[in-house]
Amino acid sequence: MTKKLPKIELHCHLDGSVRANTIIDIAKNENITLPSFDENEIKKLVQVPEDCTSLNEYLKRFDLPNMIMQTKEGLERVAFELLEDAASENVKYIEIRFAPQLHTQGGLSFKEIIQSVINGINKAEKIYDIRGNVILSCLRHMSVEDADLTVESGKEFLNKGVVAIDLAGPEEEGFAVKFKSVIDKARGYGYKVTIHAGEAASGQNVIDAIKLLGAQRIGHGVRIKDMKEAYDLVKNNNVVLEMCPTSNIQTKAIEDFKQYPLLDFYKDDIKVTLNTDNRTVSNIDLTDEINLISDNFKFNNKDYKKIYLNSIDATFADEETKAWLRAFI
Ligand SMILES: O=c1[nH]cnc2c1ncn2[C@@H]1O[C@H](CO)[C@@H](O)[C@H]1O
Ligand SMILES: [Zn+2]
Repeated sequence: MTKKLPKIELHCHLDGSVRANTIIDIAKNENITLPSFDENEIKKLVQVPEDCTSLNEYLKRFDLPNMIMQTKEGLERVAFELLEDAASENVKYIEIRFAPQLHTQGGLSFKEIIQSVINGINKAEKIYDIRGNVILSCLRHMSVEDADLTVESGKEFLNKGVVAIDLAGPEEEGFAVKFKSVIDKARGYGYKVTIHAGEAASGQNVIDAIKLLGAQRIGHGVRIKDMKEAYDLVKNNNVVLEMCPTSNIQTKAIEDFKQYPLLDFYKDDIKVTLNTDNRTVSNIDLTDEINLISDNFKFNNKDYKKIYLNSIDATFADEETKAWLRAFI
């Protein structure tokens, strides 16, 4: 049932959503040495363990997929396959995010990296009934210069595949100020802004992401439940939350799933959306996430429809695509 529902995904990392057998296949083609060439072993290495205690531990799972995302062919293939996987569960629109700076080991430029991912998306759009766009992630634990190069390199692709800028990686308290000038510049160029915040650190980071960086959407944001000022700012400014339940359980952003605040936020008219974060690392798809919420909370078809409509309004897509998405529900 759930699999057939039309879906929208606004928060999905490309490097966290690579098929295990594709990691093996590309490694074989490109003579890359892996710790194992057995699919189950690779899955164990890429998927987060059940006893994961933090976001930082979760983030260690990305090294392996990134080893095979260093050529044009590899990048195009993983982007194509992500749309193929999403289309198979009736995702109609997906915003894919990745950090270009993680893909330069084979000598590719940031522009070549971005173009390759867009090529993969375009190829899938021709075959499947799905559309996609790219969000460029800058890494918070790396330099401002890297972030600047990401913004500058993506500029020529704006509204031709690239729609927004993001900050991802480990979350320190007060990270926003370091990136203010580069995100301001990106906004000036026409990038939309979504920022990971309030996941492994406090609601103050959500306030900073909105006030200092101009974020229209927040990745996760669950910690606003513990900080009234952050909560009110999100609510009163219609800032969209890209919520990712399984990922939040795994990284311990939330201690007890019974307390997962998605439904509370939703009932209080906060603009929530439902996403996977990382399909392979978290070992889930969007169907699983919808089931997780509807199995554990009072959440019916009408609520799902509302979230789908929230997601349309929150996409960084053009008006024509938004109208196309409205016809599915
Ligand atoms: O939930 C998350 N919070 C913060 N950073 C993340 C999360 N998931 C993935 N990444 C980081 O984003 C990079 C680019 O896709 C990944 O390599 C990972 O380091
Ligand atoms: Zn994320």
